[in-house]
Amino acid sequence: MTVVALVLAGGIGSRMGRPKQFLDLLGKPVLLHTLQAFQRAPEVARIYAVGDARRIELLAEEHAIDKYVGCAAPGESRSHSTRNGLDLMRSEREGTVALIHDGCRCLVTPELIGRVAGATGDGADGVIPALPVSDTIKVASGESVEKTLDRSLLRAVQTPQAFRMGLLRQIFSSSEEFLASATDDASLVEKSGGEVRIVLGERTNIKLTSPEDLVLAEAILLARNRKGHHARRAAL
Ligand SMILES: Nc1ccn([C@@H]2O[C@H](COP(=O)(O)OP(=O)(O)OP(=O)(O)O)[C@@H](O)[C@H]2O)c(=O)n1
Ligand SMILES: C[C@](O)(CO)[C@H](O)COP(=O)(O)O
Repeated sequence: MTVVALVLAGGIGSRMGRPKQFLDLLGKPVLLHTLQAFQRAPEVARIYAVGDARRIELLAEEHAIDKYVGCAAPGESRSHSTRNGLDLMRSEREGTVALIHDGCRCLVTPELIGRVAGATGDGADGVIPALPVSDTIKVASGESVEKTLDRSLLRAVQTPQAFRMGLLRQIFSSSEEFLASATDDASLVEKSGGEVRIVLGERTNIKLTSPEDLVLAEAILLARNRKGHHARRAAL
């Protein structure tokens, strides 16, 4: 089974107050952290991206991301960017598995990428990482609470999300309106009647959305670096 990655980095970062894909995170652009995780994941054969082609190509070249193939232009919404990415991936076979990932989930690990890729052979139409939610979630109408949802049924969904190229091509040829209705790729598969399976996500696989997330991401990376440092010393 061939597995390829599609990294979406074409957003404008309105909640962050600036585009976030090239912000510095502990000395490296956010997107480089992401690309390096896919470069290190042995399951991934090729990496495609969506975003600023010139800057992403340079990043890949300067940092030996040799799985990098090319970059498509951003679309109006996340789903439109996915569609543009799929157009670029036209030489991939129908049976190839595409891992679609938010470029701004830059703390994704090769282990999580492997877990998602590894679950794709089990017969479902899609595989997504997710976590049980730890807050109580309520449905609100303005400032009034309408109801409280049963938390045991809820999952917070992450990326990468895995699907076969053939299915993605079918679904992403749907109307503009249908594409615009989704905040992730799996929901389009669900709405089309497909079965989507869940594997365990990672608490540290956060999405950089607002400025506070940068502080959290930096703390996670520092903790990882410290752990790596101790492991290297122990191995001596
Ligand atoms: N038209 C878009 C919108 C989003 N994305 C990408 O999809 C991921 C998740 O989107 P989000 O966190 O919403 O990023 P932004 O769209 O940049 O942020 P905002 O919604 O706050 O404007 C990001 O890596 C973003 O770059 C994209 O490629 N094309
Ligand atoms: C795809 C996603 O990261 C899953 O949690 C999320 O839906 C992206 O949402 P956003 O509105 O583009 O931030």
